[in-house]
Amino acid sequence: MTATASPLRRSFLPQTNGHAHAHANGHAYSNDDNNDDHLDKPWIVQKFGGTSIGKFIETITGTIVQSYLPTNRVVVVCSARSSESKSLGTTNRLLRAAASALVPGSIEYIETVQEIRLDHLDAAQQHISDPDILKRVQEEVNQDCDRLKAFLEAAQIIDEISPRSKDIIMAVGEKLSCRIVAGLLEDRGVETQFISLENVIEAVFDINSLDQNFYDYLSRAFAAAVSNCGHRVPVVTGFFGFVPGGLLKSIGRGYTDLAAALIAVGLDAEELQVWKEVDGIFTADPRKVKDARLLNIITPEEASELTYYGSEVIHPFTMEQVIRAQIPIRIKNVMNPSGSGTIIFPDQPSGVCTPNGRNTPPPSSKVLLENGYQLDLSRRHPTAVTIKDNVWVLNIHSNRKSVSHGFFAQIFSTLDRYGIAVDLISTSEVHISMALGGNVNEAEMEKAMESLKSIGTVDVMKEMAILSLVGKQMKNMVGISGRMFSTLAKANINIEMISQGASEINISCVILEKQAIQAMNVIHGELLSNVGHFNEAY
Ligand SMILES: Nc1ncnc2c1ncn2[C@@H]1O[C@H](COP(=O)(O)OP(=O)(O)O)[C@@H](O)[C@H]1O
Ligand SMILES: N[C@@H](CC(=O)OP(=O)(O)O)C(=O)O
Repeated sequence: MTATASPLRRSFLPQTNGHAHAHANGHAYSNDDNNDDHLDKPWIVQKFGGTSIGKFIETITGTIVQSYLPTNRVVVVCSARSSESKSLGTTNRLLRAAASALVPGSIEYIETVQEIRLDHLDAAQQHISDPDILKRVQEEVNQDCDRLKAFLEAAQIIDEISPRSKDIIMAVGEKLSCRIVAGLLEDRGVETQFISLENVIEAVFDINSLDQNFYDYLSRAFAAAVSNCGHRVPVVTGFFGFVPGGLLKSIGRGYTDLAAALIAVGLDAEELQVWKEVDGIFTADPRKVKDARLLNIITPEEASELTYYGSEVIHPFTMEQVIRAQIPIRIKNVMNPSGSGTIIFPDQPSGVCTPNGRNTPPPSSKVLLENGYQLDLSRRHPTAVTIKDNVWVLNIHSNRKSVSHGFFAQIFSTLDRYGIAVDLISTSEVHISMALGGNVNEAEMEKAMESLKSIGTVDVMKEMAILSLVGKQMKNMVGISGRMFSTLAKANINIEMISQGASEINISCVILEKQAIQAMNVIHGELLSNVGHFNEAY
């Protein structure tokens, strides 16, 4: 790509309102063959989630993608379409269809495929006006759905769906979504190229070695698939495969963020944009704290902690990949394209080169400030507060028949055997409390508890939440935990467990889930709503 002379990549500069409305007059930008300069422009990778594609496809194809074409080569990465919510979206429907195909005699999956087909045909009909483009998209949708139906019928006959087969089924969601998005862009005068990453992984990897080499291989393979599009805008499936063990098991839902990140790394893009239905990352979940403020810049470490502890704005594996390559991630809102969003940018060099060998130093805080991004490193304050619901606390008290090191070893090997992940931990020599986050598998948990009873007394508390205060500037900040816990005490919020120290930028505690929103609000009110006032006290 063309390197920029300035310490800031170009699109890192705040965008003006005019940017997103550059084509508000309805004239599409033409990326035609004569426009050779287009190939020298830096890449921007834009990822669109399923609900954004379901609800805001007009804005995405009519405004957002086109507004960047005068200055950038754009890659569009799509998740499967969700016309209402993710739970009712195409990926969930596909997973239901796969399950129903395994029920002997069931025809539910045939109805599900038909629903998916009609949903996409309706979207095409509604938004594409050119009859030839519409016809082509309709044919593509019908073909993909016919193949899916035949595949599920075959699976029902052989009564088996392997991880590989599940991937083939799930991949249809992203393919259909890309067909529609590419069709709409073509309809608006933008030439596109549909790219499926479904079969892009040719090398053989072992499920136990999905390490950085694997990700580096993926970013090279994705970039190779994308970079041959010439002047056309690649519209790429967020689904990629074949990942050993299956994408769902190895990466999990929300995999499109990671696909987009790896494409950005492979292309050495100027920026990765993750388009959502929220303005960016806030000081707290804006649906739960009305005074939450939009953060215009945040470090990757903070973004990772927030993502892991409940504010799942992007897939957890995404950050590490782009940050290693020093590529900024910008979170932007499809409902407010001219907003500047939140930029996730490292405040110190990673020391790691990109697969292409570059290691651009990040901008200094002075340069950031000059460009309107207030990552003021001289002030000490927390950055955001987050809650993770649906947490269980597991307490084990040793029966003293084993010494301490054996006690811990047995506990962790048991949890590992049943695939139970631990979020927070607090220990003494004979007692251990663990917060188990997210979606605890009850059946596996029962088995693990049975097994743990041989080493001590075990009890479990459900309906708990982890409350975390996150901030890079909190490091060595005397009194901050005291202030956090006294604020909770004043609000009569009982603290079940405390954890500080594992990560210097996160202080977490476990509280009752029913008090979580109240707790987040009091902490926000006291420690985050007025940062200036807070700093005076320190
Ligand atoms: N600190 C935070 N900043 C922004 N959003 C947050 C935060 N914590 C939780 N959220 C929630 O994360 C969601 C992410 O945006 P959205 O695009 O709506 O989600 P999804 O990707 O699940 O469709 C928002 O609905 C928002 O309420
Ligand atoms: N469609 C996939 C992949 C994805 O990334 O979705 P989204 O970007 O809409 O969260 C899923 O539902 O998990």
